[in-house]
Amino acid sequence: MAKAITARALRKVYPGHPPVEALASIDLEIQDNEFFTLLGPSGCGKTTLLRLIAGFEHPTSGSLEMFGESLLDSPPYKRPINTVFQNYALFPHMTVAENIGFGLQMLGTPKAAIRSTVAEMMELVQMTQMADRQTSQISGGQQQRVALARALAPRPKILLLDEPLSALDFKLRKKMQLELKRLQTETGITFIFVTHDQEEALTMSDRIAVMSNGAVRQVGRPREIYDRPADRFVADFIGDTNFLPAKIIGRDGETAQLRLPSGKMVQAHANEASAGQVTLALRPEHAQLTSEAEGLLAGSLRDVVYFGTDTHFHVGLDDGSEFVLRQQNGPTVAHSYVTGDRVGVSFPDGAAQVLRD
Ligand SMILES: Nc1ncnc2c1ncn2[C@@H]1O[C@H](COP(=O)(O)OP(=O)(O)OP(=O)(O)O)[C@@H](O)[C@H]1O
Repeated sequence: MAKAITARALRKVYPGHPPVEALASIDLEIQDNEFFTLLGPSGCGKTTLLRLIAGFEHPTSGSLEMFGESLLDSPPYKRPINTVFQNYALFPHMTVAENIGFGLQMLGTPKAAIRSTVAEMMELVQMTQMADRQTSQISGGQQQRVALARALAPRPKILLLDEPLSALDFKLRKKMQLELKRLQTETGITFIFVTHDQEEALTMSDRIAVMSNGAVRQVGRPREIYDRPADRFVADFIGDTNFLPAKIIGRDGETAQLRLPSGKMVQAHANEASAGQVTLALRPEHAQLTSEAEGLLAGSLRDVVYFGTDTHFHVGLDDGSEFVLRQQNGPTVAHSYVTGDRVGVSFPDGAAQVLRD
């Protein structure tokens, strides 16, 4: 089965003094019917990649295929691809229904077909009640839904979404995240979604490509990206991470035996043939606070910070570094350590990940 999108050695340099290499050399495959997210900090090349797929920009070199056929000679309007922009770009003096039908009208679709598709799309985004309202008279979340319906109406094979939720407030954003995922599942259209918000990426995506400096650092399912970050950049960019020095002294497939600076031994996941001195990544919620004697690491408790849903413990390890643990709060959860206590930090075999660099 051909992939929805296949990019090989895709490179984009914007001319100028000096020129900007926005995409270094990207290899990427996006499956049909996938909710695929491009995640990375500002300026890493996410929008550039979307613009190449949409056809608004031409690559400097490399290949770009959709369902096994090159996209490079096809102008944007001939690609069965639609884009939802951050600012929605709705026509304020047109009604909800007119906005949704606009693309179809431009394509010369017969009136009856437009009417039935518009009705179907309004149903899909739950805007049927507001069909005759002007889009200048509806809320931000409703505008977002209309923009989505308008982009979905011509039934593109791929929908590109460039930070479509960033103008919405926190609550509405959460709601729209779920709605977008539902829309993708219901329509079966491949969604390529751009965001710099890691939580948004983790909650909605089938797979995520983490980008930095024009390169793809890791592609994987949200859980893989979170639990098994490939390198320090990914571990640092997504969630909070503790980094620990360790030495690999044995290996059984993807499981490495490591010695910690304390002399204690632990097993961790290692993707590649890393050897010798390495860095381990460990999530704060994957570690437990213990007595000094029971811990794999030892130190003093520096801070206890209450966050409502959980409590963060900052431990000053004996090697001078800081380790953060996170423990979920509950009506029966209590801890007996106070700032200044000697404590241990422990974590189960398999909880930590050996990083690539
Ligand atoms: N038209 C252009 N001309 C020159 N440089 C550009 C142009 N568009 C983007 N760039 C540069 O290319 C790099 C990648 O930009 P891009 O917009 O793809 O990043 P992004 O990850 O989408 O960032 P953001 O999250 O801020 O939108 C940046 O360094 C940017 O300044």
